[in-house]
Amino acid sequence: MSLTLILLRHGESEWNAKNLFTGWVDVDLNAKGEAEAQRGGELLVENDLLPDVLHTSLLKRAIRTSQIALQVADRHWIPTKRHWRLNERHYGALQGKDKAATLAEYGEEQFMTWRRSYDTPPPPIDNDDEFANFHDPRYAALPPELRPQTECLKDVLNRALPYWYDEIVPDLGAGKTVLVAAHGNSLRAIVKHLDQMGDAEVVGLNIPTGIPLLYQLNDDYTPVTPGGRYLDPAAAAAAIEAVKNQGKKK
Ligand SMILES: O=C(O)[C@@H](CO)OP(=O)(O)O
Repeated sequence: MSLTLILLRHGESEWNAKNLFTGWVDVDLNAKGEAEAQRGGELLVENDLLPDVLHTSLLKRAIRTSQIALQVADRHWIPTKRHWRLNERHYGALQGKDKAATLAEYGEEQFMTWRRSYDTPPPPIDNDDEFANFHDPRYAALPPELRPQTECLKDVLNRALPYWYDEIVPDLGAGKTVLVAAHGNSLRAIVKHLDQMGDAEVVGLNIPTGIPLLYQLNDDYTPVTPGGRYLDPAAAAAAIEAVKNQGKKK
């Protein structure tokens, strides 16, 4: 019998719509994002996928997306664990910056290196910057050296993996249907791990907002079907293109 994992990127946020680098900035969903979360919940119901346990980041766009989707599925009551290790990749000094303006200022190569390279982080953010997170009370219990000032995808994978093994794998192993509501880049890290993608291959991986991605896993936690399956493949394909081209729109 296979194990069931559902990955859900939050619906569109106010800053996704404005084309701003977001990272750890706690931006809310916009109306479109709420509708995407609603549709995500409907897709769960249509596919008879009723989560038994929820794991989310500490950011409200993921938390609210999961709440809306689970409400639709009448599973708002399931046990929930939240952790900073599922947060979006910290975007360093790019947080709050316009993607199109950044592309114009630094050029395509640098822009894409910062957005998608596996191991090159953006410049670090100053801890007193208006978009820094160092003094945020939700991270107060974290040792200062664990509070990032920037992260590349490799950093995200390294901080997400302990959570994957310590918290998510035991729930999967217990036969629970597990919903992970998180972010474009923290989910890219988890998918890279699941599908054993190479460092160069993951550069081309984009995750759309609000469309559940289903992985059936073998007993050894490898995917039955590499890449999993989006519950709305046509919408996912279109949305993946849109994510890829962010920055190019004016
Ligand atoms: O701004 C961000 O935090 C992320 C996700 O929205 O953007 P990108 O897709 O450019 O990595």
